[in-house]
Amino acid sequence: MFCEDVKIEDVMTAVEEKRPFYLYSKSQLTRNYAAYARALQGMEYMVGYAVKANNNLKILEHLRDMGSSAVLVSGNELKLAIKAGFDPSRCVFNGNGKLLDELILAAEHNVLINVDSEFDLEQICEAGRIAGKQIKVLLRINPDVDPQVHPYIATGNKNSKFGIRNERLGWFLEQVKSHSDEVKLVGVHCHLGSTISKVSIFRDAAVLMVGYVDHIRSEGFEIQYLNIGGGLGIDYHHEGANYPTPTDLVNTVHDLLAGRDLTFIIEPGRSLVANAAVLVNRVTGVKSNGNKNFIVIDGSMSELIRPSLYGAYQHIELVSPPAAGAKRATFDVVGPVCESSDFLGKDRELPTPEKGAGIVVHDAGAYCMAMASTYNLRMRPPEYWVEEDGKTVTKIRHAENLDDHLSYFDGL
Ligand SMILES: Cc1ncc(COP(=O)(O)O)c(C=O)c1O
Ligand SMILES: N[C@@H](CCCC[NH3+])C(=O)O
Repeated sequence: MFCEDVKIEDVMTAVEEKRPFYLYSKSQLTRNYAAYARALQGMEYMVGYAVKANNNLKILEHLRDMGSSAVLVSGNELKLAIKAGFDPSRCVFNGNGKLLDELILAAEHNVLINVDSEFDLEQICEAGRIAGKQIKVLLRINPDVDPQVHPYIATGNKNSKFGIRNERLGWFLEQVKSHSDEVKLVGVHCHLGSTISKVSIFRDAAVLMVGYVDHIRSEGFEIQYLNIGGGLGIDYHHEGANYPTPTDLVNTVHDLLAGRDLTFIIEPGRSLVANAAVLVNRVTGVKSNGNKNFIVIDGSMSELIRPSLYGAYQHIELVSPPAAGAKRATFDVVGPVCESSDFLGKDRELPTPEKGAGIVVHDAGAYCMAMASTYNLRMRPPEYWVEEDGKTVTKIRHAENLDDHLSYFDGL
């Protein structure tokens, strides 16, 4: 198995840490961003990369170099985006529980802020007063569209904690009008959920959202932005053809934007970074409990929690061809963590690997390292990428180690 022109087995031999690591293709990140830029060509647009998907500083800098802006959900993400060189006035701050100090920081940097609730608007006004700024805000509307995804990652239907309800819109418009020193309404936003595999779902939402734009404009507001959120899924099952692309997404809403003089904001996370990485692990051993077969690897739910958390499928493969005569069997691929939920894959048909064999979890660029923990004192893994020459492997994040943990107790 190769990452660009580099044999993954060779990277395993070369890296200093003999433990799981993430390996990215920088070229794949470039291709993913270019797919959005191509799809949006000719339109007024902003691609706001959702930093929560992967907050590696080198990846952020690369996306910024390609023209991306950033979508943020915490004060620390904003600080990191500034460090990575993003223009904060082209960034968007989202969230249902933003804190006053985070809002003041965002106001000071002229970040666009999405209003999520009544109390959120009150606090945004307070931040505007304290910072002495008129904050540009978008209303995050809950359009109640079913994204047809795992309930834990659906965000735009009626059971969701995010966004404002249609019935309250009038109240928000009045409040914005009467607080014009602190806030200026410049747009509307929605985000339906993540791993969406049908672009018709985005169209359903966009139809509602342009309706809101028209209505709010008729109330005398100058609306500049329509922000449709993120959420486009990727082909985790490696089924090939027909998985929707950024072009399919943009094409399905294009006619709704035509003639409306709007800047279109899209907030992709997963579809920019997920397929640009693998988690590389080693086989510790193979066992059977009589009922089930297990491949025990050195990676775990600490490095990659999506299968444990959502029952998510990520494709698993051996890095090198198996030894001659290796029997194929059905395995659960599990880690060493003391939890029965510690699995990377269930019921996978694989050749029986040898101890020490490399085994990768695919599509590990989004919500994998970003959600890694130090549970069982498994310190977070290092990250590498293959440069755009296709050959050079560069470390892009150091491994954590026990000293990092011990440093939290220094001087106590
Ligand atoms: C408001 C908002 N925007 C963008 C994203 C990015 O979503 P995705 O990674 O599915 O593209 C998320 C995460 O779901 C989100 O909550
Ligand atoms: N963490 C989720 C996605 C959540 C998106 C954030 N709103 C995942 O791994 O699929």
